[in-house]
Amino acid sequence: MLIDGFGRKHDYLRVSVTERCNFRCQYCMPEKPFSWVPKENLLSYEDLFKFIKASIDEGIKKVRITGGEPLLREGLAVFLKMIFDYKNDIDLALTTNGFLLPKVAQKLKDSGLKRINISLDTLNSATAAKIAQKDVLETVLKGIQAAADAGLKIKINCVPIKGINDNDVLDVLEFCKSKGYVVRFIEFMENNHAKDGAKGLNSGEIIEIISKKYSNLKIVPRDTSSPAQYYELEDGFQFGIIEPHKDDFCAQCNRIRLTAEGFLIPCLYFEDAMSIKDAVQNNRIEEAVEILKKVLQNKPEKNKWSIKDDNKISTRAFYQTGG
Ligand SMILES: Nc1nc2c(ncn2[C@@H]2O[C@H](COP(=O)(O)OP(=O)(O)OP(=O)(O)O)[C@@H](O)[C@H]2O)c(=O)[nH]1
Ligand SMILES: C[S@@+](CC[C@H](N)C(=O)[O-])C[C@H]1O[C@@H](n2cnc3c(N)ncnc32)[C@H](O)[C@@H]1O
Ligand code: SF4
Ligand code: SF4
Repeated sequence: MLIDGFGRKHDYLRVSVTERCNFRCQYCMPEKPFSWVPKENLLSYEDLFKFIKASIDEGIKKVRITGGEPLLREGLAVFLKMIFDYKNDIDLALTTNGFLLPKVAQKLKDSGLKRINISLDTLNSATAAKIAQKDVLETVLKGIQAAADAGLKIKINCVPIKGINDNDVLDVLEFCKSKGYVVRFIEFMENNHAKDGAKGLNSGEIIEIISKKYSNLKIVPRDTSSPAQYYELEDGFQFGIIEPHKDDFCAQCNRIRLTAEGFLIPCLYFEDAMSIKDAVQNNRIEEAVEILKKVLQNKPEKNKWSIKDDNKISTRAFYQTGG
């Protein structure tokens, strides 16, 4: 079993397979890069798989593939199949912007993918184009439908940003309600890669918007394995809010992150990281597991998003860490 220095059990591994992306979301990577990590510096699927296997043996029960945009990396379906074939009862999930899903949703499902979380910040094309800096909405909606048609369990992620898509919260909720998708609104997590001056709605503001139409929201008892607090409408539909600015948000953290370059990252807020690249590339898997345990031993207790100090902003990039 994987336990960190604060006694938190870790059974959830998030693997970023690429930092590259076909969107430039304002809250994530608004500026055109600069330069990508050269492909030859990335861990191969075979090397990522060696580590995933070892971490499953150590107690990981859920593996989520993310990025950047994970569907940009060739051969992803084969990689998923490798994981599925190793342990078919693993909770195998993917987080994507949905743009490439129309062509590959069925193939992903056939490869063992069980669940898919798709980002959808608005149902207005112009707003979507403003956020992603590309005309994306129509294709993303087709992608969501393709995932549903393939029989994947769908969750929608929406990051409401003030002055951009704060008026879209209800639309996104209604869309998900009509389709039967789970939806979570995520508080924008300030970091110095996001657009200067971007401000997210906090959970109170999100609830205020939803309450204008749906009163008597019921708080659903917290599932400690999920980062979201769920609320229930009178008709039974539930939506979640991920509120990392709350002081106790990290108390149940169960996740560890692996980047495409082979860095293990204990927390989404901090720069701390240790590389397993050399160990896995040279088949020293026990050493990679030792590194994993060391990273967990030194994992911080909580993030600093709850501390309101604009001078102290996280430097960790979501697109590299995988969110
Ligand atoms: N601060 C923080 N944010 C998180 C954490 N886990 C998820 N989030 C936020 O929620 C976003 C969406 O997460 P997903 O990739 O959909 O994964 P998930 O929330 O674990 O999904 P489920 O397995 O369906 O519960 C992430 O990109 C982050 O913005 C976490 O451990 N810490
Ligand atoms: C980094 S993306 C990677 C996967 C995929 N490209 C996508 O957008 O779903 C994972 C999640 O992080 C969220 N995200 C990115 N930057 C964020 C930020 N600054 N604050 C909160 N959530 C953020 C996105 O909305 C997305 O749901
Ligand atoms: S949130 Fe996802 S889709 Fe948007 S820029 Fe970041 S990695 Fe790309
Ligand atoms: S902010 Fe860090 S410690 Fe808190 S839940 Fe997220 S990854 Fe875990």
